[in-house]
Amino acid sequence: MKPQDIIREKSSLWIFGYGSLVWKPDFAYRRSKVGHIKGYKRRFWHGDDFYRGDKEKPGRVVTLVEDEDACTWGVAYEVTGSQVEESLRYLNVREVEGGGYVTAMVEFIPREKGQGALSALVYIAASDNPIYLGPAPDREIAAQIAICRGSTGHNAEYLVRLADFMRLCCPEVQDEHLFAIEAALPGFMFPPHVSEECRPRL
Ligand SMILES: N[C@@H](CCC(=O)N[C@@H](CS)C(=O)NCC(=O)O)C(=O)O
Repeated sequence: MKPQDIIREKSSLWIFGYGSLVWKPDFAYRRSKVGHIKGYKRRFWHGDDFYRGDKEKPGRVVTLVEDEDACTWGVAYEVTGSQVEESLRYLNVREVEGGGYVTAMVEFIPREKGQGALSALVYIAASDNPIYLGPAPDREIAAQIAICRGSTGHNAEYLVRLADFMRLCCPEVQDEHLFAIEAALPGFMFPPHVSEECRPRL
């Protein structure tokens, strides 16, 4: 049975977001907590030929890759009552049908002291996914993001909003992969003669 089948009848569910879900959940929830999950690293290794790219130029979005020494920070959202069914229905369209992600259950550790671990549903794009792109040098990933746009906007916005979330909500966390790609982005988006202050805020 898939996790969402097991949990449909639950009155309360936690959903962990680590990509666009941290800044654009777009479903109703009761409360949210910043925290992390262990055993996974976040990587821009998944393709996106709809939201942040197209069939000719697929964008790059994040997924989780198993790594026992790693952890990934994000936001867990608690949905209760009718929100459970509504959020699962919405995320099934956005994440599974639209994005090629599949569901799994993980242990979420809230940052607040004294808060116990919580079981949470997460959406992960596995390497056998048809639009999985896999590893690439940070500069190559930045170059690809710089030229991609899809139905919900530029791929660069997806990257910068995730980096902004980490700076604002997890300032103590050093996500080298994320910040290295963000640092390389301007070199591919703005010609050298475009001064810093003239560059649009995505
Ligand atoms: N499952 C991850 C990634 C979610 C994600 O970025 N999904 C894409 C679908 S490929 C999305 O919803 N994009 C909407 C957008 O970029 O505006 C999360 O928990 O945040």
